[in-house]
Amino acid sequence: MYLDGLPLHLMYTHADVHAVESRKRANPSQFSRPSMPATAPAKQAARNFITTRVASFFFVLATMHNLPDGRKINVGVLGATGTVGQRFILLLSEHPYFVIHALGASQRSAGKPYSKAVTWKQTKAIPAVVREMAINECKPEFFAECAVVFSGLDAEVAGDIEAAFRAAELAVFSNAKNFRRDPNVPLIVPLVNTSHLSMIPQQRALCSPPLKKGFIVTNANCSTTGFVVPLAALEKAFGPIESCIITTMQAISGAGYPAARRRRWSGRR
Ligand SMILES: NC(=O)C1=CN([C@@H]2O[C@H](COP(=O)(O)OP(=O)(O)OC[C@H]3O[C@@H](n4cnc5c(N)ncnc54)[C@H](OP(=O)(O)O)[C@@H]3O)[C@@H](O)[C@H]2O)C=CC1
Ligand SMILES: N[C@@H](CC(=O)OP(=O)(O)O)C(=O)O
Repeated sequence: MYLDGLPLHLMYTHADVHAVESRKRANPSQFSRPSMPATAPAKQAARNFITTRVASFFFVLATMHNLPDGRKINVGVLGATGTVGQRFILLLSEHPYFVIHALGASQRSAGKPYSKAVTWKQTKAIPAVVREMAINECKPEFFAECAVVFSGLDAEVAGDIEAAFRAAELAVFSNAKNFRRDPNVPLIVPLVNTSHLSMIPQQRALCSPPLKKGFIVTNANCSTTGFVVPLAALEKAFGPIESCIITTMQAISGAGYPAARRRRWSGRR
């Protein structure tokens, strides 16, 4: 997939994906579509796919092949203090192609060093690269030197902010729901529909004024991603799935992380 002359690759952070791909290359017959009833190796292959976990909320853009040695891509994180933003920071800080260049959050956090503004919830420590980095307001001018911006913004504000970043010719990869139903915005499930990235030129052309570089790509809801990846693998191996019953229990209380924290503090589980 090429965009602006650069090869785009979706990178998955979980090594299992690569392990499955290696097994597939080493023994393609095990992964070919079986005649029914399925053979034992084919069933095992499907099980392998199911157990393949993907870092479901994280998809990244890399320009791997054209990078001269040592050059890295500047990226920004919007909603950097939030739960999703923290995961972006952990993953990006360890990524070979990216360097975290700018952080954005609300006015409440802007101006503070990251470590002072964030309520860090991860088991790993705050990466050194962001610890003292000052947080900006989520305005495009503070991210002008970023080639890509990853958004973990609260959905209450993500729509307007991400649109403003796109209008400022920035590439936005969003975890928020706001643009998922926009017919011109790719809604990507890793391993399943990366071909939908080809609609980006159309998205740019339809913006007013038309854009040269800016675009938005979204990912699906985390539970959707988690079950679409194995379902797509099963379809590929065995043919169309007629029906599927799925129950997700998201945000059962609706009270979010603060409620979980209160329960921990009060000793209740
Ligand atoms: N696709 C998926 O799989 C998933 C998607 N999500 C989505 O990701 C988003 C983030 O979720 P989560 O990390 O749990 O949320 P949090 O509440 O933990 O974080 C929200 C972030 O948005 C920032 N923010 C809030 N208001 C503003 C504002 N007015 N201007 C600029 N920044 C603001 C906060 O900054 P501050 O700290 O300064 O207030 C914080 O950094 C949500 O849209 C959620 O629905 C979540 C999980 C999975
Ligand atoms: N509700 C999801 C997180 C989320 O906010 O999803 P969405 O981006 O679709 O609102 C969860 O339970 O983790």
